[in-house]
Amino acid sequence: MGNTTFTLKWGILATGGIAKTFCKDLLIDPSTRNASDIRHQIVATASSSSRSRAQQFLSDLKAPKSAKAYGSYKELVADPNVDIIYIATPHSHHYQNTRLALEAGKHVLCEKAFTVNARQAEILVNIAREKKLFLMEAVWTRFFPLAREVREFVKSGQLGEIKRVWADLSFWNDVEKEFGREHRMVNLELAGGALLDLGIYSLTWVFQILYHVIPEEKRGMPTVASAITKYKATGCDEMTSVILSFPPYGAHGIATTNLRVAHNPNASHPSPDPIRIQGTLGDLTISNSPYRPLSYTLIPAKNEKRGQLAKFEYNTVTHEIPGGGHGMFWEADECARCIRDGKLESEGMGWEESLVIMRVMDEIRRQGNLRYSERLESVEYPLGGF
Ligand SMILES: NC(=O)C1=CN([C@@H]2O[C@H](COP(=O)(O)OP(=O)(O)OC[C@H]3O[C@@H](n4cnc5c(N)ncnc54)[C@H](OP(=O)(O)O)[C@@H]3O)[C@@H](O)[C@H]2O)C=CC1
Ligand SMILES: O=C1OC[C@@H](O)[C@H](O)[C@H]1O
Repeated sequence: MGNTTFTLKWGILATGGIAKTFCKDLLIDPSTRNASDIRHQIVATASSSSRSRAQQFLSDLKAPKSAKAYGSYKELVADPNVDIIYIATPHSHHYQNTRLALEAGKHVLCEKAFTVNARQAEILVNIAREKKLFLMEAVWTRFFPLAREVREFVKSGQLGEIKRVWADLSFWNDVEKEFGREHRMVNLELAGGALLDLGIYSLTWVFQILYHVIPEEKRGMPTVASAITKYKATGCDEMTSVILSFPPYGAHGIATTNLRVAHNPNASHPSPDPIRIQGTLGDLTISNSPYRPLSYTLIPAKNEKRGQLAKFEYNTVTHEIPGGGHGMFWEADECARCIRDGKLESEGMGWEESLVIMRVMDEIRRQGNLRYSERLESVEYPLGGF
């Protein structure tokens, strides 16, 4: 490989809020985060609304003039200059849109939640495997240096045996006023609801600690006990709470999400850290926010009778996000390195783990009697209207 820089050429599928944030990060010079081995280029964007919307999106971003604008997703995935497609549509569309891109021979980074249900995710993974294409669920938080550091600390055993992980991602919303019935956060036809949109982050923290760092031969699907409260106007979940019990030691993960109360209700006053990892030798807590974590605190266990239990000091570690970015470039860098190295999946967010999390979400929805329409739950492809 030598000193060459690998350039990954991106096609952006959809022009909404997160597509814009992600593209801004793609345009930040990787040297600001000490990365010289990879580069990103936005070579095309598509909007299902119109070509002019895609063109406006590129102009607003000050993307290179050479970037193409398309008025349909089909045209985008057919562009031979595109290496990887970033899927930035609502959850309802992920299966159809990702499949469209894979069938066209493109690598894919698909926004969370991966799909509506596990069956859809399994099919996408099988296609990627057969066609030898890279595919990843865009759980960007996992690629923060802070998240890697936390996983390493847990793996080192310094917290002892992890017994429990608490993780909350909840926002105070005036749900009726802000979201009504149509907003993607609550719209059942867009597979809206707290679980798929926010709860995935709570599950991400629980899984990173109680699944990801456990040796493969010892880890497995947790048992699931959960409760869902629905939003009356649409029937989506507005409050979901889950207790998971993980093999091999029965550690508990408590994952919660809510659209009406917040993990930090008042930004001017401190709230308890929303992520708490509890080991037999101490705790590691992660401060706001659960999806864009900037600092963590180590709390060594101490007991009057038994003295200091841990070998580490009380300490708060803070990480800045370099280059004025949002922090989404780290997952993009991961895609570039995997594709450069011929990997079909990332170690940080592998297929099997995405599938287990989707199965857990299926079970939570089953227990809470939350089903999307047959059309959204379907694995039929292609379906019109996507
Ligand atoms: N990683 C993160 O931090 C975040 C991730 N997300 C995830 O990103 C995805 C998109 O969220 P977000 O960008 O906030 O959503 P937006 O509503 O802002 O954008 C979604 C885009 O999808 C396209 N689209 C295609 N069909 C439809 C349809 N029927 N209804 C609505 N939009 C449609 C539209 O683009 P066009 O007209 O150009 O085709 C639209 O602009 C979700 O999966 C969400 O969970 C969201 C926020 C933060
Ligand atoms: O992924 C996300 O993270 C930030 C939230 O505000 C947003 O609703 C969600 O989609």
